[in-house]
Amino acid sequence: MKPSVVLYKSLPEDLRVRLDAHFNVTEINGLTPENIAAHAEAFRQAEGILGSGGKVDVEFLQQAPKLRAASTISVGYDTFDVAALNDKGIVLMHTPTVLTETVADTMMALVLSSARRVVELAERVKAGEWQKNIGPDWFGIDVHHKKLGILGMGRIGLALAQRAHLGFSMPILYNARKHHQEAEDRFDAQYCDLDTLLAESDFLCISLPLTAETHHLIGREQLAKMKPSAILINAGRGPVVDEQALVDALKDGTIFAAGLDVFEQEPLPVNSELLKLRNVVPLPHIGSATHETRYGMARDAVDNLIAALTGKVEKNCVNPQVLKQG
Ligand SMILES: NC(=O)c1ccc[n+]([C@@H]2O[C@H](COP(=O)([O-])OP(=O)(O)OC[C@H]3O[C@@H](n4cnc5c(N)ncnc54)[C@H](O)[C@@H]3O)[C@@H](O)[C@H]2O)c1
Ligand SMILES: O=C(O)[C@H](O)CO
Repeated sequence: MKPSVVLYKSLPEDLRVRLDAHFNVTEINGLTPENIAAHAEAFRQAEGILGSGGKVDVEFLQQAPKLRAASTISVGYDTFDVAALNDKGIVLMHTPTVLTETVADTMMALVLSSARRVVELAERVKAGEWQKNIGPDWFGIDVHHKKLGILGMGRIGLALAQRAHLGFSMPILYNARKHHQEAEDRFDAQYCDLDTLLAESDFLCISLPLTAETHHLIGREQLAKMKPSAILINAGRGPVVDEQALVDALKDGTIFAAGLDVFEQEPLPVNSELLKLRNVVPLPHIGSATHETRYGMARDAVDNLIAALTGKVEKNCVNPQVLKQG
Protein backbone atom coordinates (compact mmCIF):
# COMPACT_ATOMS: atom_id res chain seq x y z
CA MET A 1 0.00 0.00 0.00
CA LYS A 2 1.20 3.51 -0.80
CA PRO A 3 2.10 5.69 2.20
CA SER A 4 -0.40 8.44 3.05
CA VAL A 5 0.71 12.04 2.84
CA VAL A 6 -0.93 15.41 3.37
CA LEU A 7 -0.21 18.07 0.75
CA TYR A 8 -0.89 21.54 2.14
CA LYS A 9 0.05 23.66 -0.86
CA SER A 10 -1.17 23.02 -4.40
CA LEU A 11 1.37 21.80 -6.95
CA PRO A 12 1.74 22.19 -10.72
CA GLU A 13 -0.21 19.37 -12.41
CA ASP A 14 2.77 17.25 -13.51
CA LEU A 15 4.25 17.35 -10.01
CA ARG A 16 0.92 16.37 -8.48
CA VAL A 17 0.84 13.38 -10.86
CA ARG A 18 4.33 12.40 -9.67
CA LEU A 19 3.30 12.70 -6.03
CA ASP A 20 0.14 10.63 -6.64
CA ALA A 21 2.23 7.88 -8.26
CA HIS A 22 4.04 7.35 -4.95
CA PHE A 23 1.53 8.27 -2.27
CA ASN A 24 -2.12 8.43 -1.25
CA VAL A 25 -2.47 12.19 -1.16
CA THR A 26 -4.93 14.29 0.82
CA GLU A 27 -4.73 17.90 -0.31
CA ILE A 28 -5.68 20.78 1.99
CA ASN A 29 -5.36 24.52 1.56
CA GLY A 30 -2.76 25.47 4.18
CA LEU A 31 -1.58 24.06 7.49
CA THR A 32 -4.05 26.05 9.60
CA PRO A 33 -5.50 24.82 12.92
CA GLU A 34 -8.95 24.69 11.25
CA ASN A 35 -7.70 22.53 8.36
CA ILE A 36 -5.80 20.25 10.73
CA ALA A 37 -8.97 19.73 12.81
CA ALA A 38 -11.14 19.22 9.72
CA HIS A 39 -8.76 16.55 8.31
CA ALA A 40 -7.82 14.92 11.60
CA GLU A 41 -7.97 11.38 10.17
CA ALA A 42 -5.69 12.26 7.23
CA PHE A 43 -3.13 13.65 9.71
CA ARG A 44 -3.48 10.59 11.97
CA GLN A 45 -2.54 8.41 9.00
CA ALA A 46 0.06 10.70 7.38
CA GLU A 47 3.61 9.42 7.03
CA GLY A 48 4.61 12.55 5.16
CA ILE A 49 3.61 16.18 4.77
CA LEU A 50 4.52 18.60 1.98
CA GLY A 51 3.86 22.32 1.63
CA SER A 52 5.01 25.67 2.95
CA GLY A 53 3.96 27.97 5.78
CA GLY A 54 2.24 26.88 8.98
CA LYS A 55 3.76 25.75 12.25
CA VAL A 56 5.08 22.23 12.74
CA ASP A 57 5.57 22.08 16.50
CA VAL A 58 5.04 19.65 19.37
CA GLU A 59 1.29 20.27 19.35
CA PHE A 60 1.05 19.58 15.62
CA LEU A 61 3.13 16.41 15.92
CA GLN A 62 0.62 15.03 18.44
CA GLN A 63 -1.97 15.11 15.63
CA ALA A 64 0.34 13.17 13.26
CA PRO A 65 1.63 10.14 15.20
CA LYS A 66 2.79 8.20 12.11
CA LEU A 67 4.78 11.06 10.57
CA ARG A 68 8.20 10.04 9.20
CA ALA A 69 9.06 12.92 6.88
CA ALA A 70 8.25 16.60 6.35
CA SER A 71 9.14 18.36 3.11
CA THR A 72 8.98 22.13 3.02
CA ILE A 73 8.86 24.13 -0.22
CA SER A 74 11.35 26.65 1.14
CA VAL A 75 14.97 26.83 2.23
CA GLY A 76 14.06 28.51 5.54
CA TYR A 77 12.69 26.12 8.15
CA ASP A 78 12.12 28.41 11.12
CA THR A 79 8.45 27.33 11.37
CA PHE A 80 9.59 23.79 12.25
CA ASP A 81 10.55 22.69 15.75
CA VAL A 82 13.59 20.73 14.62
CA ALA A 83 14.38 19.43 18.12
CA ALA A 84 10.87 17.95 18.36
CA LEU A 85 11.29 16.35 14.92
CA ASN A 86 14.64 14.90 15.98
CA ASP A 87 13.09 13.45 19.13
CA LYS A 88 10.55 11.60 17.04
CA GLY A 89 13.01 10.58 14.30
CA ILE A 90 11.17 12.64 11.65
CA VAL A 91 13.24 13.69 8.65
CA LEU A 92 13.00 17.35 7.58
CA MET A 93 13.71 18.18 3.93
CA HIS A 94 14.03 21.66 2.38
CA THR A 95 14.84 23.33 -0.96
CA PRO A 96 18.20 25.13 -0.82
CA THR A 97 20.25 25.94 -3.95
CA VAL A 98 17.41 25.98 -6.50
CA LEU A 99 16.32 29.46 -5.31
CA THR A 100 19.70 30.98 -4.45
CA GLU A 101 20.31 33.00 -7.64
CA THR A 102 16.73 34.29 -7.79
CA VAL A 103 16.81 35.53 -4.20
CA ALA A 104 20.15 37.25 -4.84
CA ASP A 105 18.55 38.98 -7.85
CA THR A 106 15.75 40.20 -5.59
CA MET A 107 18.26 41.56 -3.08
CA MET A 108 20.14 43.39 -5.83
CA ALA A 109 16.81 44.80 -7.04
CA LEU A 110 16.19 46.12 -3.51
CA VAL A 111 19.69 47.62 -3.36
CA LEU A 112 19.17 49.46 -6.65
CA SER A 113 15.58 50.52 -6.12
CA SER A 114 16.13 51.88 -2.63
CA ALA A 115 19.35 53.73 -3.50
CA ARG A 116 17.97 55.24 -6.71
CA ARG A 117 14.45 55.70 -5.25
CA VAL A 118 12.99 53.84 -8.23
CA VAL A 119 9.59 53.00 -6.76
CA GLU A 120 9.02 56.37 -5.08
CA LEU A 121 10.01 58.35 -8.19
CA ALA A 122 8.00 56.15 -10.54
CA GLU A 123 4.96 56.79 -8.33
CA ARG A 124 5.61 60.53 -8.53
CA VAL A 125 5.84 60.40 -12.32
CA LYS A 126 2.58 58.44 -12.48
CA ALA A 127 0.98 61.00 -10.19
CA GLY A 128 1.84 63.75 -12.71
CA GLU A 129 4.50 65.42 -10.54
CA TRP A 130 7.16 65.47 -13.30
CA GLN A 131 6.39 68.96 -14.64
CA LYS A 132 9.89 70.42 -15.11
CA ASN A 133 13.55 69.33 -15.07
CA ILE A 134 14.19 67.42 -11.88
CA GLY A 135 16.34 68.85 -9.08
CA PRO A 136 18.37 67.38 -6.24
CA ASP A 137 15.23 66.49 -4.31
CA TRP A 138 14.73 63.73 -6.89
CA PHE A 139 18.32 62.46 -6.75
CA GLY A 140 19.36 59.14 -5.26
CA ILE A 141 22.73 57.80 -4.18
CA ASP A 142 25.26 55.74 -6.12
CA VAL A 143 25.43 51.98 -5.80
CA HIS A 144 28.61 51.18 -7.75
CA HIS A 145 31.87 51.20 -5.79
CA LYS A 146 30.02 51.52 -2.44
CA LYS A 147 30.69 49.00 0.37
CA LEU A 148 28.21 46.16 0.49
CA GLY A 149 27.96 44.40 3.85
CA ILE A 150 26.49 40.92 3.97
CA LEU A 151 25.11 39.61 7.24
CA GLY A 152 24.82 35.85 6.75
CA MET A 153 27.35 34.76 4.11
CA GLY A 154 25.80 31.48 3.01
CA ARG A 155 24.46 30.40 -0.37
CA ILE A 156 22.41 33.56 -0.99
CA GLY A 157 25.06 35.86 0.49
CA LEU A 158 27.65 34.41 -1.89
CA ALA A 159 25.40 34.92 -4.94
CA LEU A 160 24.78 38.52 -3.83
CA ALA A 161 28.51 39.10 -3.38
CA GLN A 162 29.08 37.90 -6.94
CA ARG A 163 26.57 40.36 -8.37
CA ALA A 164 27.74 43.30 -6.28
CA HIS A 165 31.48 42.73 -6.65
CA LEU A 166 31.72 41.68 -10.30
CA GLY A 167 28.77 43.69 -11.59
CA PHE A 168 28.98 46.88 -9.54
CA SER A 169 32.64 46.98 -8.43
CA MET A 170 31.56 46.98 -4.79
CA PRO A 171 33.97 46.00 -2.02
CA ILE A 172 32.34 43.24 0.07
CA LEU A 173 32.37 42.99 3.86
CA TYR A 174 30.65 40.18 5.66
CA ASN A 175 29.81 38.59 8.97
CA ALA A 176 28.77 34.98 9.42
CA ARG A 177 29.31 32.20 11.91
CA LYS A 178 32.48 31.22 10.08
CA HIS A 179 34.79 32.42 7.34
CA HIS A 180 33.60 31.79 3.78
CA GLN A 181 36.71 30.91 1.81
CA GLU A 182 35.03 30.98 -1.62
CA ALA A 183 33.64 34.48 -1.00
CA GLU A 184 37.10 35.65 0.06
CA ASP A 185 38.89 34.00 -2.88
CA ARG A 186 36.44 34.89 -5.66
CA PHE A 187 35.04 38.25 -4.53
CA ASP A 188 37.73 39.49 -2.17
CA ALA A 189 35.14 39.54 0.64
CA GLN A 190 36.53 40.70 3.98
CA TYR A 191 35.31 39.02 7.17
CA CYS A 192 34.57 41.40 10.07
CA ASP A 193 32.69 41.51 13.36
CA LEU A 194 29.12 42.78 13.47
CA ASP A 195 30.01 46.23 14.82
CA THR A 196 32.50 46.82 12.00
CA LEU A 197 29.96 45.60 9.45
CA LEU A 198 27.38 48.04 10.81
CA ALA A 199 29.79 50.99 10.92
CA GLU A 200 31.36 50.51 7.49
CA SER A 201 28.62 49.21 5.20
CA ASP A 202 26.87 51.52 2.77
CA PHE A 203 24.40 48.69 2.21
CA LEU A 204 23.73 46.24 5.02
CA CYS A 205 22.21 43.18 3.35
CA ILE A 206 20.66 40.55 5.61
CA SER A 207 20.44 36.98 4.33
CA LEU A 208 20.27 35.26 7.72
CA PRO A 209 18.00 32.45 8.85
CA LEU A 210 15.67 33.15 11.79
CA THR A 211 16.93 31.42 14.92
CA ALA A 212 16.89 32.18 18.64
CA GLU A 213 20.30 33.84 18.09
CA THR A 214 19.29 36.01 15.12
CA HIS A 215 15.90 37.16 16.48
CA HIS A 216 16.15 40.99 16.75
CA LEU A 217 19.89 40.79 16.07
CA ILE A 218 19.44 44.21 14.48
CA GLY A 219 17.80 46.54 16.98
CA ARG A 220 17.99 50.18 18.02
CA GLU A 221 21.58 49.90 19.28
CA GLN A 222 22.81 48.27 16.06
CA LEU A 223 20.95 50.72 13.79
CA ALA A 224 22.58 53.59 15.68
CA LYS A 225 25.99 52.22 14.66
CA MET A 226 25.16 52.50 10.93
CA LYS A 227 26.01 55.46 8.69
CA PRO A 228 23.21 58.03 8.19
CA SER A 229 23.65 57.41 4.44
CA ALA A 230 23.34 53.62 4.82
CA ILE A 231 20.59 51.44 3.40
CA LEU A 232 19.33 48.29 5.11
CA ILE A 233 18.16 45.39 2.95
CA ASN A 234 16.41 42.42 4.57
CA ALA A 235 15.53 39.30 2.61
CA GLY A 236 16.32 36.82 5.41
CA ARG A 237 13.43 36.81 7.86
CA GLY A 238 11.48 39.77 9.26
CA PRO A 239 12.06 39.15 12.97
CA VAL A 240 15.85 39.38 12.52
CA VAL A 241 15.23 43.15 12.57
CA ASP A 242 13.34 44.91 15.37
CA GLU A 243 10.75 46.54 13.11
CA GLN A 244 9.72 49.37 15.45
CA ALA A 245 13.38 50.32 15.90
CA LEU A 246 13.76 50.29 12.11
CA VAL A 247 10.71 52.54 11.63
CA ASP A 248 12.18 55.02 14.11
CA ALA A 249 15.62 54.90 12.45
CA LEU A 250 14.07 55.56 9.03
CA LYS A 251 11.98 58.43 10.38
CA ASP A 252 14.70 60.25 12.30
CA GLY A 253 17.47 59.87 9.69
CA THR A 254 19.57 57.35 11.63
CA ILE A 255 19.74 55.51 8.27
CA PHE A 256 18.82 56.64 4.75
CA ALA A 257 16.45 53.94 3.51
CA ALA A 258 15.40 50.29 3.64
CA GLY A 259 14.49 47.64 1.09
CA LEU A 260 12.46 44.89 2.71
CA ASP A 261 11.19 41.57 1.39
CA VAL A 262 10.33 40.14 4.81
CA PHE A 263 8.52 41.50 7.88
CA GLU A 264 7.80 40.63 11.49
CA GLN A 265 4.20 39.94 10.52
CA GLU A 266 3.31 38.68 7.04
CA PRO A 267 1.29 39.76 5.17
CA LEU A 268 2.41 43.20 6.35
CA PRO A 269 -0.58 44.82 8.11
CA VAL A 270 -2.04 47.61 5.97
CA ASN A 271 -1.68 50.04 8.88
CA SER A 272 2.07 49.34 9.24
CA GLU A 273 4.07 52.54 9.75
CA LEU A 274 6.57 51.23 7.19
CA LEU A 275 4.00 51.81 4.45
CA LYS A 276 3.84 55.52 5.26
CA LEU A 277 7.58 56.06 4.76
CA ARG A 278 8.86 57.27 1.37
CA ASN A 279 12.30 55.79 2.06
CA VAL A 280 11.05 52.19 2.26
CA VAL A 281 10.72 49.75 -0.62
CA PRO A 282 8.44 46.98 0.69
CA LEU A 283 8.03 43.73 -1.25
CA PRO A 284 5.55 40.93 -0.48
CA HIS A 285 8.13 38.21 0.33
CA ILE A 286 8.96 37.57 -3.34
CA GLY A 287 12.61 36.60 -2.93
CA SER A 288 12.15 33.35 -4.86
CA ALA A 289 8.90 34.22 -6.61
CA THR A 290 9.56 33.64 -10.30
CA HIS A 291 7.72 31.01 -12.32
CA GLU A 292 10.92 29.07 -12.97
CA THR A 293 12.20 29.08 -9.40
CA ARG A 294 8.90 28.37 -7.69
CA TYR A 295 8.45 25.40 -10.05
CA GLY A 296 11.97 24.18 -9.25
CA MET A 297 11.31 24.46 -5.51
CA ALA A 298 8.06 22.48 -5.78
CA ARG A 299 9.82 19.83 -7.93
CA ASP A 300 12.65 19.50 -5.43
CA ALA A 301 10.19 19.28 -2.51
CA VAL A 302 8.32 16.42 -4.22
CA ASP A 303 11.58 14.60 -4.96
CA ASN A 304 12.72 15.25 -1.39
CA LEU A 305 9.58 13.64 0.07
CA ILE A 306 9.89 10.63 -2.23
CA ALA A 307 13.55 10.23 -1.22
CA ALA A 308 12.75 10.59 2.49
CA LEU A 309 9.91 8.09 2.52
CA THR A 310 11.77 5.56 0.39
CA GLY A 311 14.96 5.83 2.45
CA LYS A 312 17.07 7.31 -0.35
CA VAL A 313 18.02 10.72 0.98
CA GLU A 314 21.18 12.12 -0.62
CA LYS A 315 20.72 15.88 -0.26
CA ASN A 316 18.46 18.66 1.06
CA CYS A 317 18.07 17.13 4.51
CA VAL A 318 18.04 19.52 7.49
CA ASN A 319 18.55 16.83 10.15
CA PRO A 320 20.58 13.99 8.59
CA GLN A 321 21.40 12.66 12.07
CA VAL A 322 17.83 11.27 12.16
CA LEU A 323 18.63 9.08 9.13
CA LYS A 324 21.50 7.44 11.01
CA GLN A 325 19.16 6.56 13.90
CA GLY A 326 16.88 4.52 11.56
N1 LIG B 1 13.03 36.44 1.09
C1 LIG B 1 12.90 35.22 0.62
O1 LIG B 1 12.01 34.92 -0.17
C2 LIG B 1 13.89 34.19 1.02
C3 LIG B 1 14.19 33.16 0.11
C4 LIG B 1 15.13 32.21 0.49
C5 LIG B 1 15.74 32.29 1.71
N2 LIG B 1 15.40 33.27 2.58
C6 LIG B 1 16.05 33.34 3.89
O2 LIG B 1 17.46 33.37 3.70
C7 LIG B 1 18.07 32.51 4.64
C8 LIG B 1 19.44 32.11 4.16
O3 LIG B 1 19.36 31.21 3.08
P1 LIG B 1 20.70 30.51 2.52
O4 LIG B 1 20.28 29.50 1.54
O5 LIG B 1 21.69 31.54 2.12
O6 LIG B 1 21.18 29.80 3.88
P2 LIG B 1 22.65 29.38 4.31
O7 LIG B 1 22.49 28.43 5.43
O8 LIG B 1 23.45 28.98 3.13
O9 LIG B 1 23.28 30.76 4.88
C9 LIG B 1 22.97 31.29 6.12
C10 LIG B 1 24.18 32.06 6.63
O10 LIG B 1 23.82 32.71 7.85
C11 LIG B 1 24.89 32.56 8.75
N3 LIG B 1 24.42 32.68 10.13
C12 LIG B 1 23.52 31.92 10.79
N4 LIG B 1 23.35 32.36 12.06
C13 LIG B 1 24.18 33.44 12.19
C14 LIG B 1 24.45 34.32 13.24
N5 LIG B 1 23.88 34.20 14.43
N6 LIG B 1 25.34 35.33 13.02
C15 LIG B 1 25.94 35.46 11.82
N7 LIG B 1 25.71 34.65 10.78
C16 LIG B 1 24.84 33.64 10.96
C17 LIG B 1 25.49 31.20 8.47
O11 LIG B 1 26.79 31.14 8.95
C18 LIG B 1 25.40 31.19 6.95
O12 LIG B 1 26.53 31.82 6.44
C19 LIG B 1 17.06 31.38 4.81
O13 LIG B 1 17.21 30.70 6.03
C20 LIG B 1 15.74 32.11 4.74
O14 LIG B 1 15.34 32.55 6.03
C21 LIG B 1 14.49 34.22 2.26
O1 LIG C 1 12.83 30.34 2.86
C1 LIG C 1 12.40 30.42 1.72
O2 LIG C 1 12.59 29.56 0.85
C2 LIG C 1 11.60 31.61 1.30
O3 LIG C 1 11.54 32.58 2.30
C3 LIG C 1 10.25 31.24 0.85
O4 LIG C 1 9.47 30.93 1.96
